[in-house]
Amino acid sequence: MFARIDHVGIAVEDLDAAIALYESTYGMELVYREAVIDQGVDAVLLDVGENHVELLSPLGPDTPVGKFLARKGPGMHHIAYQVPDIERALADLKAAGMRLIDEEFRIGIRGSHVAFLHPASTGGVLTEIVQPVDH
Ligand SMILES: CC[C@@H](C(=O)O)C(=O)SCCNC(=O)CCNC(=O)[C@H](O)C(C)(C)COP(=O)(O)OP(=O)(O)OC[C@H]1O[C@@H](n2cnc3c(N)ncnc32)[C@H](O)[C@@H]1OP(=O)(O)O
Ligand SMILES: [Co+2]
Repeated sequence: MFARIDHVGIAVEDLDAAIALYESTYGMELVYREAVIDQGVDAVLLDVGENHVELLSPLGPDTPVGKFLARKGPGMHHIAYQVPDIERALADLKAAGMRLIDEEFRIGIRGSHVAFLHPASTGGVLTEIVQPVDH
Protein backbone atom coordinates (compact mmCIF):
# COMPACT_ATOMS: atom_id res chain seq x y z
CA MET A 1 0.00 0.00 0.00
CA PHE A 2 2.78 2.46 0.92
CA ALA A 3 5.33 3.45 -1.72
CA ARG A 4 7.88 4.89 0.72
CA ILE A 5 8.28 7.16 3.70
CA ASP A 6 7.47 10.70 2.56
CA HIS A 7 8.45 12.57 5.70
CA VAL A 8 8.81 12.48 9.45
CA GLY A 9 6.99 15.31 11.22
CA ILE A 10 8.71 16.88 14.22
CA ALA A 11 7.01 19.35 16.56
CA VAL A 12 9.17 22.30 17.59
CA GLU A 13 8.67 25.34 19.81
CA ASP A 14 10.93 27.68 17.82
CA LEU A 15 10.95 27.04 14.09
CA ASP A 16 13.90 29.27 13.24
CA ALA A 17 16.06 27.74 15.97
CA ALA A 18 15.15 24.25 14.77
CA ILE A 19 15.93 25.17 11.15
CA ALA A 20 19.36 26.41 12.25
CA LEU A 21 20.05 23.08 13.97
CA TYR A 22 18.99 20.97 10.99
CA GLU A 23 20.77 23.17 8.42
CA SER A 24 23.96 24.08 10.25
CA THR A 25 24.58 20.99 12.33
CA TYR A 26 23.04 18.25 10.20
CA GLY A 27 23.75 19.89 6.86
CA MET A 28 20.22 19.40 5.56
CA GLU A 29 18.87 21.70 2.88
CA LEU A 30 15.64 23.60 3.53
CA VAL A 31 13.58 23.21 0.38
CA TYR A 32 10.18 24.60 1.25
CA ARG A 33 8.36 26.73 3.84
CA GLU A 34 4.62 27.33 4.19
CA ALA A 35 2.05 28.25 6.81
CA VAL A 36 -0.62 25.57 6.36
CA ILE A 37 -3.53 27.41 7.95
CA ASP A 38 -5.94 24.48 7.64
CA GLN A 39 -3.64 22.40 9.90
CA GLY A 40 -2.64 25.25 12.19
CA VAL A 41 1.09 25.00 11.51
CA ASP A 42 4.06 26.88 10.16
CA ALA A 43 6.00 24.13 8.40
CA VAL A 44 9.24 23.53 6.55
CA LEU A 45 10.61 20.62 4.56
CA LEU A 46 14.27 19.66 4.62
CA ASP A 47 15.80 17.15 2.22
CA VAL A 48 17.18 13.86 3.51
CA GLY A 49 18.00 11.86 0.41
CA GLU A 50 14.65 11.18 -1.29
CA ASN A 51 12.75 11.78 1.95
CA HIS A 52 12.04 14.79 4.10
CA VAL A 53 12.04 15.99 7.64
CA GLU A 54 9.04 18.25 8.26
CA LEU A 55 9.48 20.72 11.12
CA LEU A 56 6.20 21.99 12.55
CA SER A 57 5.51 24.90 14.86
CA PRO A 58 1.95 25.69 15.93
CA LEU A 59 0.05 28.77 14.82
CA GLY A 60 -1.80 28.70 18.15
CA PRO A 61 -2.34 26.62 21.30
CA ASP A 62 -5.64 25.08 20.17
CA THR A 63 -4.14 23.29 17.16
CA PRO A 64 -2.94 19.68 16.86
CA VAL A 65 0.72 20.64 17.23
CA GLY A 66 0.00 23.27 19.90
CA LYS A 67 -1.84 20.66 22.00
CA PHE A 68 0.91 18.09 21.39
CA LEU A 69 3.62 20.49 22.57
CA ALA A 70 1.63 21.37 25.68
CA ARG A 71 1.12 17.69 26.49
CA LYS A 72 4.46 16.14 25.52
CA GLY A 73 6.91 18.89 24.57
CA PRO A 74 8.94 18.95 21.37
CA GLY A 75 9.69 15.74 19.50
CA MET A 76 8.48 13.30 16.87
CA HIS A 77 4.89 14.07 15.98
CA HIS A 78 3.98 11.84 13.01
CA ILE A 79 5.23 9.64 10.21
CA ALA A 80 3.97 10.14 6.67
CA TYR A 81 3.80 7.42 4.02
CA GLN A 82 3.43 8.10 0.33
CA VAL A 83 0.56 6.43 -1.53
CA PRO A 84 -0.15 6.47 -5.26
CA ASP A 85 -3.93 6.91 -4.85
CA ILE A 86 -5.09 8.44 -1.56
CA GLU A 87 -8.81 7.84 -2.09
CA ARG A 88 -8.12 4.16 -2.70
CA ALA A 89 -5.79 4.00 0.31
CA LEU A 90 -8.40 5.63 2.58
CA ALA A 91 -11.05 3.16 1.41
CA ASP A 92 -8.72 0.20 1.96
CA LEU A 93 -7.63 1.42 5.41
CA LYS A 94 -11.23 2.02 6.45
CA ALA A 95 -12.21 -1.46 5.25
CA ALA A 96 -9.31 -2.86 7.30
CA GLY A 97 -10.85 -1.28 10.42
CA MET A 98 -8.44 1.62 10.85
CA ARG A 99 -9.76 4.76 12.55
CA LEU A 100 -9.56 7.61 10.08
CA ILE A 101 -9.22 11.17 11.33
CA ASP A 102 -9.95 12.39 7.80
CA GLU A 103 -12.56 10.53 5.76
CA GLU A 104 -11.46 12.56 2.74
CA PHE A 105 -8.11 14.04 1.90
CA ARG A 106 -7.15 17.60 2.81
CA ILE A 107 -4.58 19.88 1.24
CA GLY A 108 -1.22 19.63 2.98
CA ILE A 109 2.16 21.20 2.41
CA ARG A 110 3.12 22.05 -1.20
CA GLY A 111 -0.47 21.27 -2.28
CA SER A 112 -0.13 17.57 -1.48
CA HIS A 113 -3.21 15.50 -0.71
CA VAL A 114 -3.01 14.27 2.89
CA ALA A 115 -5.08 12.39 5.47
CA PHE A 116 -4.39 11.18 9.01
CA LEU A 117 -5.01 7.91 10.84
CA HIS A 118 -5.76 8.13 14.56
CA PRO A 119 -2.93 6.99 16.85
CA ALA A 120 -5.46 4.91 18.81
CA SER A 121 -5.61 2.45 15.88
CA THR A 122 -1.94 2.55 14.84
CA GLY A 123 -0.17 1.52 18.03
CA GLY A 124 0.23 5.11 19.22
CA VAL A 125 1.83 6.57 16.07
CA LEU A 126 0.03 9.46 14.42
CA THR A 127 0.17 8.37 10.78
CA GLU A 128 -0.26 10.54 7.69
CA ILE A 129 -0.74 9.30 4.15
CA VAL A 130 0.35 11.56 1.33
CA GLN A 131 -0.30 11.68 -2.38
CA PRO A 132 2.14 14.28 -3.74
CA VAL A 133 1.10 16.53 -6.57
CA ASP A 134 3.36 17.15 -9.54
CA HIS A 135 5.12 20.51 -9.57
C1 LIG B 1 2.22 20.61 7.18
C2 LIG B 1 0.88 20.10 6.81
C3 LIG B 1 0.68 18.58 6.95
C4 LIG B 1 1.53 17.89 5.89
O1 LIG B 1 1.31 18.21 4.69
O2 LIG B 1 2.43 17.09 6.18
C5 LIG B 1 0.93 18.10 8.34
O3 LIG B 1 1.69 17.24 8.65
S1 LIG B 1 -0.05 18.92 9.53
C6 LIG B 1 0.39 18.18 11.08
C7 LIG B 1 -0.57 18.66 12.12
N1 LIG B 1 -1.89 18.12 11.87
C8 LIG B 1 -2.36 17.03 12.52
O4 LIG B 1 -1.71 16.46 13.40
C9 LIG B 1 -3.74 16.56 12.11
C10 LIG B 1 -4.08 15.22 12.71
N2 LIG B 1 -4.10 15.27 14.17
C11 LIG B 1 -5.26 15.41 14.84
O5 LIG B 1 -6.33 15.47 14.25
C12 LIG B 1 -5.16 15.51 16.35
O6 LIG B 1 -3.88 15.93 16.76
C13 LIG B 1 -5.46 14.12 17.05
C14 LIG B 1 -4.40 13.06 16.74
C15 LIG B 1 -6.88 13.61 16.65
C16 LIG B 1 -5.46 14.36 18.57
O7 LIG B 1 -6.33 15.45 18.79
P1 LIG B 1 -7.06 15.66 20.19
O8 LIG B 1 -7.88 14.46 20.50
O9 LIG B 1 -7.75 16.96 20.19
O10 LIG B 1 -5.77 15.77 21.10
P2 LIG B 1 -5.50 15.35 22.54
O11 LIG B 1 -4.33 16.19 22.96
O12 LIG B 1 -6.75 15.39 23.39
O13 LIG B 1 -4.97 13.82 22.44
C17 LIG B 1 -5.87 12.73 22.35
C18 LIG B 1 -5.04 11.46 22.35
O14 LIG B 1 -4.23 11.42 21.17
C19 LIG B 1 -2.84 11.32 21.52
N3 LIG B 1 -2.04 12.05 20.56
C20 LIG B 1 -2.23 13.32 20.18
N4 LIG B 1 -1.33 13.67 19.26
C21 LIG B 1 -0.54 12.58 19.08
C22 LIG B 1 0.59 12.32 18.26
N5 LIG B 1 1.08 13.26 17.44
N6 LIG B 1 1.14 11.10 18.31
C23 LIG B 1 0.66 10.12 19.13
N7 LIG B 1 -0.43 10.31 19.94
C24 LIG B 1 -0.99 11.53 19.91
C25 LIG B 1 -2.78 11.94 22.89
O15 LIG B 1 -1.64 11.53 23.57
C26 LIG B 1 -4.05 11.42 23.53
O16 LIG B 1 -3.86 10.09 23.90
P3 LIG B 1 -4.55 9.48 25.22
O17 LIG B 1 -4.01 10.28 26.35
O18 LIG B 1 -4.12 8.05 25.25
O19 LIG B 1 -6.03 9.68 25.05
CO1 LIG C 1 3.13 15.94 7.77
